[in-house]
Amino acid sequence: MLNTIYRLVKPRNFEIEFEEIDLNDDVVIVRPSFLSICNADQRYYQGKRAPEVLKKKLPMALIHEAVGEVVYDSREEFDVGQKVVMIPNTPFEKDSVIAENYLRSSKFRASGFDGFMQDNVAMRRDRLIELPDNIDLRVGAFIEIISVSYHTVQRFLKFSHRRKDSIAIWGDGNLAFLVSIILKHELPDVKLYIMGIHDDKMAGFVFAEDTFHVNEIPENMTFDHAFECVGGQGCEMADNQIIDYIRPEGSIALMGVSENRVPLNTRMVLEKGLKIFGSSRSGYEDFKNTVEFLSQNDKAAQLIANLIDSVIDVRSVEDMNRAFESDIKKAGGKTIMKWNV
Ligand SMILES: NC(=O)C1=CN([C@@H]2O[C@H](COP(=O)(O)OP(=O)(O)OC[C@H]3O[C@@H](n4cnc5c(N)ncnc54)[C@H](OP(=O)(O)O)[C@@H]3O)[C@@H](O)[C@H]2O)C=CC1
Ligand SMILES: O=C(CO)[C@H](O)[C@H](O)COP(=O)(O)O
Ligand SMILES: [Zn+2]
Repeated sequence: MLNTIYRLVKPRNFEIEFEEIDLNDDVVIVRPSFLSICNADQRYYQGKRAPEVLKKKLPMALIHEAVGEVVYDSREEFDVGQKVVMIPNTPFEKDSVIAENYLRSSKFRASGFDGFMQDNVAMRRDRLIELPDNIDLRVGAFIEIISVSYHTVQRFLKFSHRRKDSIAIWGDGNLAFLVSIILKHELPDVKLYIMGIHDDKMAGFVFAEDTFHVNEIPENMTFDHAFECVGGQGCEMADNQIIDYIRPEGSIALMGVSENRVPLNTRMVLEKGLKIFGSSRSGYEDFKNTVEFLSQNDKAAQLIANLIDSVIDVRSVEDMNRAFESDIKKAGGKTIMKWNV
């Protein structure tokens, strides 16, 4: 079967390429329906990664957040027409201790190999999860970032000490919002404090105890644990503010991606006995639990749907560029591509 792939060949330039899919392989073919743009895609699209990284990774199809419909299964285990979410992390070994998304041998779509900007995607059957009918496919499109938030909260629950009266979240964007919703679900009595820079975005965190502009955090502010959901240039300020304000022995989840090394006040990390842990991507179990969470928690799913900024009809390469350019200009939220190519 001849497949069409839309690869980024250089910043802001997609090119159409054709590749054969062997239908005799053990493969499930999925036709993407809704795709969602992540900041990681934008770093490739805008050429914000280091030149040597771009040279190594491009040409590559972008997008690691997507849902679709099964069009063919060599073993006929999935029904044709079945709606599925596609898992971008692809492990090649099992480890009884290390999660699949941290194994150095795993590959990740739209980072290590082609992402979902294709007419059809040849998927390994263990990288698909069936979607119940009650999940809005526009929200389904960004299950990946929800599952990353879910994964981090589970790691936090495992690593952190038992006093969890208050948690601060740095960042007022998509990731911060999703982490907050899952934290509130897991710890209904927790007081959540949002530390951001956009008042209009922070107003959307209706379940938070309070929100603060990062330049106006009260001196006596303190909390048990914290999550950093900022990334980029803001990381340094955010991480060091967290270290300043957090109570001793608290846990800090680092989630934002920075292109540069971030200098940290390690003296205070030592003095306070802090536990800093990184969290990146997610695996099969996180996706499965996230699908169940969305399907069983209507209110949370509705709040999450508020993150949808726009749904752009994509029928051509020009539309793909239009979607990425519109995503750059958005005030906040997620840009979804309705895949009609
Ligand atoms: N660990 C993982 O697996 C994942 C990591 N990420 C990463 O997480 C980061 C956040 O992603 P996402 O939420 O989608 O991005 P957003 O752009 O939606 O959110 C980040 C928000 O933080 C604001 N901000 C900037 N500086 C600060 C600061 N010093 N303190 C508090 N808030 C600040 C930004 O404002 P402004 O836009 O004005 O700068 C923006 O509103 C990115 O680096 C992304 O790549 C995303 C998905 C998964
Ligand atoms: O978005 C993400 C996961 O959802 C991560 O930011 C992404 O995996 C980082 O990948 P890369 O190294 O290619 O920037
Ligand atoms: Zn992502």
